[in-house]
Amino acid sequence: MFLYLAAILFLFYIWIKSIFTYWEKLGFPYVPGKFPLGSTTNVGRTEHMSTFLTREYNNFKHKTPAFGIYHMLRPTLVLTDPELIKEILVKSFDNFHSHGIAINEKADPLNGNLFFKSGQEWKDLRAKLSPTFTSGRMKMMFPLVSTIADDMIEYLKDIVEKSDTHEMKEIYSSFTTEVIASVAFGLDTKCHGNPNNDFRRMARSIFEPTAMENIKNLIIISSERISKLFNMSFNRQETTDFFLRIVRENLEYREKNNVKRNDFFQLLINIKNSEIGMTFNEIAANSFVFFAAGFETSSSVMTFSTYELALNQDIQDRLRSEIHEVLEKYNGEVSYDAIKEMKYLDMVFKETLRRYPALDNQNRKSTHDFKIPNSKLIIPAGTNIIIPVHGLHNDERFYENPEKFDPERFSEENIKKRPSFVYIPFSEGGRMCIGYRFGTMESKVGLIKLLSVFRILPSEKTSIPIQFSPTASLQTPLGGMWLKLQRL
Ligand code: HEM
Repeated sequence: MFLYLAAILFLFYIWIKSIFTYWEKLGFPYVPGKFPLGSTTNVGRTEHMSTFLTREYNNFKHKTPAFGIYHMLRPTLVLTDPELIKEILVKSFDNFHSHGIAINEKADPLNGNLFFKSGQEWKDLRAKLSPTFTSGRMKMMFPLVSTIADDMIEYLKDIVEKSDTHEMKEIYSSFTTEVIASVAFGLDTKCHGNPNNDFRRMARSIFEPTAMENIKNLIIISSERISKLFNMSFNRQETTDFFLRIVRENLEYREKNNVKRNDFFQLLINIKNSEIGMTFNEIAANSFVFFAAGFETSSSVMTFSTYELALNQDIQDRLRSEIHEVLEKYNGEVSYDAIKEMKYLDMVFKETLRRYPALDNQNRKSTHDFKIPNSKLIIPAGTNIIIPVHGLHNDERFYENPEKFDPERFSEENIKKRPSFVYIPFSEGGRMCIGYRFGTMESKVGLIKLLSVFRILPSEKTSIPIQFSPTASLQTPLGGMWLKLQRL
């Protein structure tokens, strides 16, 4: 018995040793790691993943185009060189097209979505869905978004009467949840002042995992084998059941009553009824991914932009003047074309995504071995890769005084002065965000309507500088975003 135990322990030791010597053997500089949390010991406990990655990116960026970390038990390569990032996102896209997330559609049909798929299945799905996101389609959906933004303003007018300071992240998340629930599921949800609304609860279950769920998610990311063996999925069963039910009911309702609407859901039904075809599970999985990928990213831009506008009143004044000037030309009406004319708004939007990229890191996985140009380093097939976008966007090599919020960085002239691939908030190449037009449109509509009615100010509860919640999936201000609103 003792011998068996000793043999098991010995094999376990050999296995662990082989994992944590991986980068040394390949000759990459690396952040050492230990069982069981690897190099990411404090991630999800005392620091957010982006804090860890940005610190290590800064430690390594002058020394190497890429360095290794141990993301729990998974050796992962982190890139520091924009030329290599370009190579991986665009030039050698075929080799690096996968996000490298093990998906298990049996455990959860919602996993069969565009973000998780890879290979030919991803290519086919992307081709089916791309026509859904053209500027023509955005224009078509604009009135839905605009009406929901008006509802947010009416709600704010009401609550500002009682108190001028509010946790704005919940308000923006309610707005973007209502928008996505409307366009991706055709549902009219009332989230403002109703944080326990089903959609808000489901949204939180995706982006605010419990400590145990964080561990489960790290295991899914770290080990394809373990996650398949135990049939693990990111979503709670309740979340999966909710979305499958909503899609089924909605599909039946529209088909039975011949109801048509200008939204993403209708476009998916049109694909289903065309020669191209789309299964029920595909409709459900992709409505779900539009929801999951769409609401928190857009509300993040609104959260961080209004934080910076509160701290930088001169920028807020200039932006408000531009909004007034352009809207005067359009008889006061916020329209798709009016927004296109707001150049300063675009600069503020871009600077927000530089300073606080909604997806602070992007993931890829290699299919074949790849030699890093001008070096002896080889990325083996099957390597998981992270592009540390927050580190890259806040790198003083490309952005002088990176902590300063300065929309001028995005004047046409200043953009031209920077190297390419140092600004990638929506990624680049074949896997670039399919919903970037929609995310941009809804965040801008929300901001325009807000700034037309309120001045935004910091409050006693605003935490300066921002600290990120260690447990949230995306960069989220710890304790929320408390700002003061003053009627103009
Ligand atoms: C400001 C808002 C948004 C930001 C900053 C953003 C950012 C991103 C980024 C960086 C990626 C690429 C991730 C990677 O390759 O690792 C991505 C992918 C994706 N985004 Fe967005 N996104 C936003 C809004 C939206 C919206 C509104 C939708 C849908 C309605 C959406 C749907 C998707 C989907 C489906 C993918 C996966 C595409 C694929 O793998 O082919 N996003 N997004």
